[in-house]
Amino acid sequence: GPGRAQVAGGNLPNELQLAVEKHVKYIQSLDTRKDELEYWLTEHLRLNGVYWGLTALHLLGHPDALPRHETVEFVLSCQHDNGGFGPAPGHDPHMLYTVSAVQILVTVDALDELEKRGKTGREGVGRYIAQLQDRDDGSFAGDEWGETDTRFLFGALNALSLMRLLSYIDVTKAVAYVQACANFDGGYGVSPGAESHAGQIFVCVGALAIADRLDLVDKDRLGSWLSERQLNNGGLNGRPEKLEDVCYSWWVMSSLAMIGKLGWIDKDKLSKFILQCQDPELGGMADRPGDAVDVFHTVFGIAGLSLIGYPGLKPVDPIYCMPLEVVNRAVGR
Ligand SMILES: CN(C(=O)[C@H](Cc1cnc[nH]1)NC(=O)OCc1ccccc1)[C@@H](Cc1ccccc1)C(=O)N[C@@H](Cc1ccc(O)cc1)C(=O)NO
Ligand SMILES: [Zn+2]
Repeated sequence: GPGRAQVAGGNLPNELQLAVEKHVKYIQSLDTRKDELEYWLTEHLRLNGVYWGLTALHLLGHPDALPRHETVEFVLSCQHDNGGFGPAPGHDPHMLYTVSAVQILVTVDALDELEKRGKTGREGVGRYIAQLQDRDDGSFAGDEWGETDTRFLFGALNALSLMRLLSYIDVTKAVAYVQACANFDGGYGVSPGAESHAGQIFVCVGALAIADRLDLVDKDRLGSWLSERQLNNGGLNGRPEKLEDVCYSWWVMSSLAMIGKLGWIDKDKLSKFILQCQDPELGGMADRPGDAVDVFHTVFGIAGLSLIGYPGLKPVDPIYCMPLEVVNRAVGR
């Protein structure tokens, strides 16, 4: 009936609708909060924050809500001569921010502006990423200090495949490293022998998906471990005995989507949980109902709703956490 949202398989009272316009205004307001201490405390994440905000706006159907020129200028201001990107001007280059930079530039279709503006172009960025791979075990470091993590391996495959430069690295060795992180419960940990964690599962399954090696995943065993993340309140946690958290909606559901088991969780209960995490007055989403909102949980809540098929949201790619139409164009699907 009128004022009731139609979610996959059920009706919702309209206080549980996605407050699209509020979320758009919340994200647009983020870069104007330079008077708030939090703005400066999160400077070390700034380029990630632009990727999170931009992706959320695209999924909400407002791709032009951030000024394109200023967005591209900021990304370019974070690049070093070696092709890598830091989180903000003056910060050291690192894999994580280089991946966010590529995701942003591909989303706004500005990858070729690097070269045009005398910056290090697509191939140079690819070489920066490729030189972070350990050619012996296939793992990736985050920067020259050498800390390795499957987050960096996934990030490398993510950004290189978006630039069609996967040939710059040893994909076979990277797949072997992911396999070494597989556990008997079907999940993956941060390194060989580490316990399964939904975030690590997302990056390991995502890396296998990009390498077209999902045949290596024990889909039934992993599918049941992931479906057991859903709690009575409908939310998902990242490990057994942990609290529900809206960002785990994404890490768990995108992994289930990649192995074709999205039907193994209750979508209606999850969508109600995600909608309870939004601030209907100010916009934005928190990790769980009642907590302070942030742009990180806003994008992963919206991306989770998109995977569920919440009406009015643009389709999201479960591997890249980017608009599906952007990924299809970039990787040439
Ligand atoms: C650094 N970080 C995290 O550690 C968050 C913290 C958190 C949020 N809710 C509960 N904890 N944890 C997190 O992202 O865990 C998911 C994850 C862990 C390992 C691998 C992949 C995903 C968050 C930022 C944050 C800090 C503090 C509070 C909210 C957000 C973060 O940047 N996560 C990264 C995780 C990541 C990194 C690299 C990748 O290739 C993919 C994902 C991210 O989403 N980048 O786009
Ligand atoms: Zn969270």
